[in-house]
Amino acid sequence: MPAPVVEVAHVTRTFGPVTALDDVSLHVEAGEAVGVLGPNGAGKSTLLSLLAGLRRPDRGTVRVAGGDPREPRARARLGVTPQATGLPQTLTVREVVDFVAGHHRDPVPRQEVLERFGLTDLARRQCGGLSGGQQRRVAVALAFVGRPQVVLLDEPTTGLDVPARLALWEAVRGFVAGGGTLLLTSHHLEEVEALAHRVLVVDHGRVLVAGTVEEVRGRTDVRRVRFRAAHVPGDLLAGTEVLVHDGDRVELLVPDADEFVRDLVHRAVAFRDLEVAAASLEEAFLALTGTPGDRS
Ligand SMILES: Nc1ncnc2c1ncn2[C@@H]1O[C@H](COP(=O)(O)OP(=O)(O)OP(=O)(O)O)[C@@H](O)[C@H]1O
Repeated sequence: MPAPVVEVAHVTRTFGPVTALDDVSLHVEAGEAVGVLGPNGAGKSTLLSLLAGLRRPDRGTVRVAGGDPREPRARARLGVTPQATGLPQTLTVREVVDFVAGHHRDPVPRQEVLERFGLTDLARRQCGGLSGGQQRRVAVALAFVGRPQVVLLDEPTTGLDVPARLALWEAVRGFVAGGGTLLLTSHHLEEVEALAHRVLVVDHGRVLVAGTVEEVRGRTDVRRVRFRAAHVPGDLLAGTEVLVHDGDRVELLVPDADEFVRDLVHRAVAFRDLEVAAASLEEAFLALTGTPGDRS
């Protein structure tokens, strides 16, 4: 079996009293795309910064493309787009692409990069004059200039409109289809579904769920049920996540809304104003973790 291109083994990283990563392990093979999902502060960016060689783990080991990502040989095989990107404001898009290309032995030709990421029309514009979404597209494109073996994208499509997001997904898919290895973080399961084969759900620095996209989709497939009822038998609430139970107002996350509503009817609960809706991913995290998704 080929050696994994990304190897994270029992990694722990703390920042003072905060344990950002707690005994995390992950192997990614060539041509594989893995999405890291989790609420704010879960540890996603910390994981990517260790893989990018920007930080060192307190415990455990990190290897990328056969080496320590803090060493230049492994770093040369890496393309990275961090969450916050500061492009040189006075350089044009083509100048920035050329600047990055100048650091690599065999870069992708400028025109090809610009076309692949839909940046041809922006080539002569100064980065400082681009919209936030346009700057984001440039920043993501730069990760691919050096023909990397591994690309790390931290929330790549934050702030992009739908067409820009779809175009970027297409370009990233092309990289993976060509044998590239991708690790991306996201808050959106649909983005991970669009790009990744496997998913890691992290929270409080720990891996809660790891599996294929379908497996994780199954575990996060909860429904939000809202109704009014003067009394609900306590055992009906077991196995649900109670969001609101205030007077006659009840709001729950349930794994199977059909079954839950059938139970309400069977037990002759006098409910009214029933609403069933798909839960957001943050709510699905809540059902998985028992803690609010967004703690930022
Ligand atoms: N340089 C730092 N100094 C102190 N604490 C840090 C530092 N970097 C990260 N942390 C803390 O580590 C935890 C994990 O942060 P991290 O940025 O990895 O989360 P995240 O999952 O990427 O969140 P988000 O979705 O908001 O980007 C958080 O509690 C954060 O406050």
